Amino acid sequence: MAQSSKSLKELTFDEVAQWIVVDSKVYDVSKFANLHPGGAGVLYDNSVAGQDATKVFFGLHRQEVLYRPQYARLQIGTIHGEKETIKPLAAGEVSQVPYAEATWLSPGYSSPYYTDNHRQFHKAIRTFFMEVVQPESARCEDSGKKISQEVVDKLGEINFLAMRLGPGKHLKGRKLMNGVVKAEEFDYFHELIINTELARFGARSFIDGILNGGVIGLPPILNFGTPEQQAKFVPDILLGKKYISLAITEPFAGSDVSGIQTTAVRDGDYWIVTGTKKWITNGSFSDYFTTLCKTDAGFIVLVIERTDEVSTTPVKTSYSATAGTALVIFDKARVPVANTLGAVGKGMTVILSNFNHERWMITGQSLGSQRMIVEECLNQRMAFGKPLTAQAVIRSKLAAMISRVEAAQNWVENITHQMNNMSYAEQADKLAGPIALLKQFVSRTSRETAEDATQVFGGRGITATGMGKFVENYHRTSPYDAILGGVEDVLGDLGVRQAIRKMPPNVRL
Ligand code: HEM
Repeated sequence: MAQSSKSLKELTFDEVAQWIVVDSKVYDVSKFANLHPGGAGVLYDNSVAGQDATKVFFGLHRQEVLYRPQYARLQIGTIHGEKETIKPLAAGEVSQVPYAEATWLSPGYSSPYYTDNHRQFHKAIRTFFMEVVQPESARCEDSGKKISQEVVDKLGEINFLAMRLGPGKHLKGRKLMNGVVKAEEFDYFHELIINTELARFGARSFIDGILNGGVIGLPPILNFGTPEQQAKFVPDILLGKKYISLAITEPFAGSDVSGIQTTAVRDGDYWIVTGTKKWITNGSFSDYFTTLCKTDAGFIVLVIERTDEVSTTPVKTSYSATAGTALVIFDKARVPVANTLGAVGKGMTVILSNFNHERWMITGQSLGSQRMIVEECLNQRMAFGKPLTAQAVIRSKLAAMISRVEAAQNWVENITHQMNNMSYAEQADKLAGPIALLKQFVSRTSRETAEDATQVFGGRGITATGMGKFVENYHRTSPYDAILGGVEDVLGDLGVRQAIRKMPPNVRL
């Protein structure tokens, strides 16, 4: 029979091979192929085009790729009789990957520390973070922008910053996490949950950008401020209407706090402050600076408001500018004497009493990051035709990573339990040494795990997008945990010196 005159479309093999299947979902990649970051050719390969490409897809992409709107709309159907099997975690859900969660969150395990309320709180905060904060964290970590006021306002509604300051009077009358936990029941385990959950963003700079300045800059006002000072500064800062940071370190003095050179000279009802502070987290956008200065009569801490005599410039560090790390210059700043925290000459006490909480907070975040990285590494790609975990050398790295994170978890929880059972003064006396040693341990193991994870991920571990993006972020930024709040070696030494000081005189071998 003669062919009909109707002109038939002439197709190339490339055009025919334009559908692929990933986890039972059929995608038409014809219009996308030339835009595909991995190139068009791979999509037309015989093993991919018109085939089930699930295995190869998940070996090369994170699951989230399929949920991005621009790619989700490439889906044109599903395979008859088959169902999607690989699903992202629903908001608030816990991971089923072994060791991806602490034992207290893993089905069938128990813990002496956590109550039902901690579990409810965990679910609520994880849901809130995933729904409200996670998209912002990805945006800010890339762009270096300050976290938006819209999200900060939402954080204010759940009393995020107030909770990050730990249990205490400042929580009274506040509705915490939409009422999931009562102010008087909030304890350090609730706070630990917030800190470890923050780490799941996999965006280290954002974790500091999300009001960390307040976590370390506000306690001196809460613990040493007069009622007038508290009424003036605290409410707006807790709601995120004003920002504060802690200004101690200088180009001249880091962990050696007593070496600072910023001076405050009395002039009637004012202090005239001159000096430079460096590496001030959130400094770029802070309205207030809780600042350690030197006077003739010893150290003092002042709350310095941003005025024309106070300037900030960003410090370009190895993480993104979303943390707002700044150089802060006080050029004869006039600070009302009414802004002095505690007694003149007792500034070091104000600052030192703050360090335990800050260091403990860092251990929680560092611990959460380690765990997230263990999950990334256990859930790994194919290499040499087998899952990477078929290689003994990879399993040995995983064994080390798991042991480190579990050891860190147990030590952090033990210290948190002690904090729950000690007054602030007892914590300062009994826990300064142990917390210093804990921080040294957690940040050191963190960096060992970052190194191992980078080896497991290979080239992807040094690529800021795609499969290895969390490992890359972690490898680049885990040293922050070893530096901020006191460098690792100094803390190790502090822990041992504290132990030696407490050695009873009447014991001998
Ligand atoms: C619906 C289907 C697909 C979509 C939406 C998609 C999307 C993407 C995206 C967004 C990237 C950039 C890296 C990332 O963000 O992860 C990428 C990279 C890549 N894709 Fe695809 N892809 C698809 C299917 C495939 C398939 C079936 C293959 C099979 C070989 C493939 C091979 C690659 C390769 C080799 C890269 C580069 C990976 C790298 O740089 O490490 N893609 N793809």
